[in-house]
Amino acid sequence: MIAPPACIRLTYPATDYPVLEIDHPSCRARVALHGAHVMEWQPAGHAPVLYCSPETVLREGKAIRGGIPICWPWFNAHPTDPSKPAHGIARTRFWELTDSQDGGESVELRFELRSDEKARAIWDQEFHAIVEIRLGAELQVSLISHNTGSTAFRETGALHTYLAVDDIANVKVAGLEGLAFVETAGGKRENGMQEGEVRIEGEVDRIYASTSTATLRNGARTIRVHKHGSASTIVWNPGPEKAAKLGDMPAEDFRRFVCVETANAPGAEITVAPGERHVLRTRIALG
Ligand SMILES: O=P(O)(O)OC[C@H]1O[C@@H](O)[C@H](O)[C@@H](O)[C@@H]1O
Repeated sequence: MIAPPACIRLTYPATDYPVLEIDHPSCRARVALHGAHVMEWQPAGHAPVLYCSPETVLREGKAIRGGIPICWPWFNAHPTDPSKPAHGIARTRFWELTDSQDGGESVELRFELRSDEKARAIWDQEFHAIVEIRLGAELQVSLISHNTGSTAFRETGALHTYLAVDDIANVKVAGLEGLAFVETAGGKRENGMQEGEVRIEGEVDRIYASTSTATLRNGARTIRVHKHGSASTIVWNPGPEKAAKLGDMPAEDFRRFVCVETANAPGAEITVAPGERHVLRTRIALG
């Protein structure tokens, strides 16, 4: 790879743990090679848009708490084997940075991960995964999963976006009205129908059947979560009790974010035939 542009600085906030710091006229951001993970993104003239826990653990194999974890090739628990890691393998591996560009209006990064012995031990499929990130006045993250094997695979997944808010009590999520959801908070499974905008009161862990944009309103701020290749939107907040048990986040910080995830949850599995690919994309925009 050619040397990164001047707006990108390679830092090591923990031993053997590289994080790109981006300082560009359009935005400031931090992106970890671990998980191809956008940790922070702050468009010029605005407060940070993503929440990232000040107590997150930066260590290979441990997912970053905040930003945009890439959950793939499965969302949440493995469909048949609960001993496998929650949310798949993508968020707990180091990815290779294969391109970085200053495109003038934005900064573009490309990361790649290919099936290897370590991945096959958990998911026995041949793949080439690419994450393309565009950071500017808007933030776009695309996960492209190629099937390089000779049999079809099935995947679920999520771009598990932690949106920063001033207080969860002041938050409404629009764009999900009239849609069916499954509430899975606390291990239950209850079907529901969304009436009006979503408000977060206690633990919320809902899978909505949705292919359209969700809009977060927080006081004067509006954040739009656009999506592509996604039939599910997850709205997650751990609430006070679960937050206190997470261990990598201050207990009170459940008030500081809501996750609005561009996803394909169980029930909306994607089949990727040999030689084919699936693109899961989110675009986060203010206003
Ligand atoms: O703690 P983790 O593994 O990052 O997962 C956080 C949450 O991620 C959400 O996407 C799930 O719907 C929740 O059930 C889960 O608790």
